Amino acid sequence: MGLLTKYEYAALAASMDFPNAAYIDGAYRPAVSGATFPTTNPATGERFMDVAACGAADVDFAVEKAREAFDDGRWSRAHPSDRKDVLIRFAKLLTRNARELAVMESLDSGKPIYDCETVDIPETIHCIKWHAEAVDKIYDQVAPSSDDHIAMVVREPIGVVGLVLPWNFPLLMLAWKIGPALAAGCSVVVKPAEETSLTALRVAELAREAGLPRGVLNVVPGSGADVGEPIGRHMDIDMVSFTGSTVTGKKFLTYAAESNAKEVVLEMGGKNPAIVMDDAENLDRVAQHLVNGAYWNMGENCSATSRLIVHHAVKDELLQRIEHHAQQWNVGDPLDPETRIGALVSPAHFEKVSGYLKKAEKVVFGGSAGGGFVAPSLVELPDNMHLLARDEIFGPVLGVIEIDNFDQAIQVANDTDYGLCASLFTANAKRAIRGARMLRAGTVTVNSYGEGDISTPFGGYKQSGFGGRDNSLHAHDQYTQLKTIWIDLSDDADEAVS
Ligand SMILES: NC(=O)C1=CN([C@@H]2O[C@H](COP(=O)(O)OP(=O)(O)OC[C@H]3O[C@@H](n4cnc5c(N)ncnc54)[C@H](O)[C@@H]3O)[C@@H](O)[C@H]2O)C=CC1
Ligand code: BAL
Repeated sequence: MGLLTKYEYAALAASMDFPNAAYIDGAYRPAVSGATFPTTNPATGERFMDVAACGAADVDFAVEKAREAFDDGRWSRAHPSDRKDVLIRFAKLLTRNARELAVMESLDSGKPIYDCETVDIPETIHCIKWHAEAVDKIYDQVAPSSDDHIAMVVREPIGVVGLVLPWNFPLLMLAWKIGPALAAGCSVVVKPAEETSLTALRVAELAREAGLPRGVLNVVPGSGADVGEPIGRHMDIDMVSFTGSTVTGKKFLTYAAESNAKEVVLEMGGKNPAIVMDDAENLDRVAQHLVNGAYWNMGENCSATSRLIVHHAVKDELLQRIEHHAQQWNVGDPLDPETRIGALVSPAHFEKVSGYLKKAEKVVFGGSAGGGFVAPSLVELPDNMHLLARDEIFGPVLGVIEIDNFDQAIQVANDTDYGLCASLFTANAKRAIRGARMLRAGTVTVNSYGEGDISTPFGGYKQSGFGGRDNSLHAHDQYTQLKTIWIDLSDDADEAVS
């Protein structure tokens, strides 16, 4: 499907209906309190929708319905092939509605329509399909035992799951979580970020249309305090999977400890290094990887490259090439398909990112472009202790730290509270392999930037992650639990039975 012109996208946006209520037990419903909150287009500041501001009573209702669905087995005990069929139909409906979802996502989040059309929505669909296709090919195990026993190790869906989502990839993060959770047979209560509720609400309706039984996928919009915390503290939620900041993620450990010791999986922040050694080949290609790593999705990406750790011998040439490529990334109207850098998600986030840029001593290029937009920016840092080398900025800001040798590069790269992703550019195979082993990060890329794909686990070391991984079959571990079943097969047992 080709892209439209910016005028066609604008016309489509103007003609669209947006969901504005919670989706619980197969129907849209206003908040129990009747309250709403405004949702605005971050590129224009225009308020285009008021969405249900849910609270603890709505969470209770959603959990009650999710529990009912889980316990009566309408989904949790459906044959895996039947779950697969429904989820494949769901993926087809997402495909049929891809353009509408792309426009909604772009309007709500400030993301470039180009990214929504070519990455966010296609990857969302692929993710749902991948987990659907996997689920009827996963076998349980029989443990080694004597002839007198059989010991089976079986996977069961964990139960009612709370999914608390960020605003940077509203639909894709939803898919990363509901893909494996629904495939496994769980019932879910989703809390989208308050900045970006729309696509999750629409997708819940599409899942129902695909045949997902009511009560299995519920979406409860609202604030972190009013909806996120009640999910974290709910006594009848078995597990929470969260993506967002490290500060908020840690709160879910407290909530779990102070409620029902629910399982908690956290995918949190990053301060991801890219090391470029003096033997790196093709600096122009390296620069393109770095531009992509640092500036894609406006740097609003937990896996964004935010620290460039570069050998002094190649620094000047590399920075020139980065600037050249960064200049190709147009900043502007997210609905213009030529745009590569849209608006930051909210005025508050724009202020945060601009505030960091003001604290940089040497801005090589870029800076705030005003009106919620920040241009691709590169700042030179005196060392790795500088505030801009420590904090997750979550904007299009790449900090540069110069180093003199490989051991120093690895030491600086690992000197962070985070451990999500890291990249290493070198032509020396020994260095590449040693470096990949020494870097303390969940995903390491060599001579490239990326976070892998649906087939590889994604998650962090240290304060970037806790409790499990998204993506790949390992994601199913989050949403299932193991049961051991021992059966006595001995003659004595036969006699006892007969
Ligand atoms: N790892 C990642 O992918 C993300 C990281 N961030 C980082 O976090 C910073 C702040 O962004 P926020 O949107 O405020 O992130 P956040 O971590 O506070 O929000 C993520 C989700 O948690 C919910 N939440 C917030 N406070 C909560 C609470 N007390 N209890 C339960 N749920 C709560 C939010 O409503 C949202 O759905 C960003 O500047 C960025 O550095 C933000 C979004 C995604
Ligand atoms: N990069 C996908 C995960 C995240 O940013 O939260």
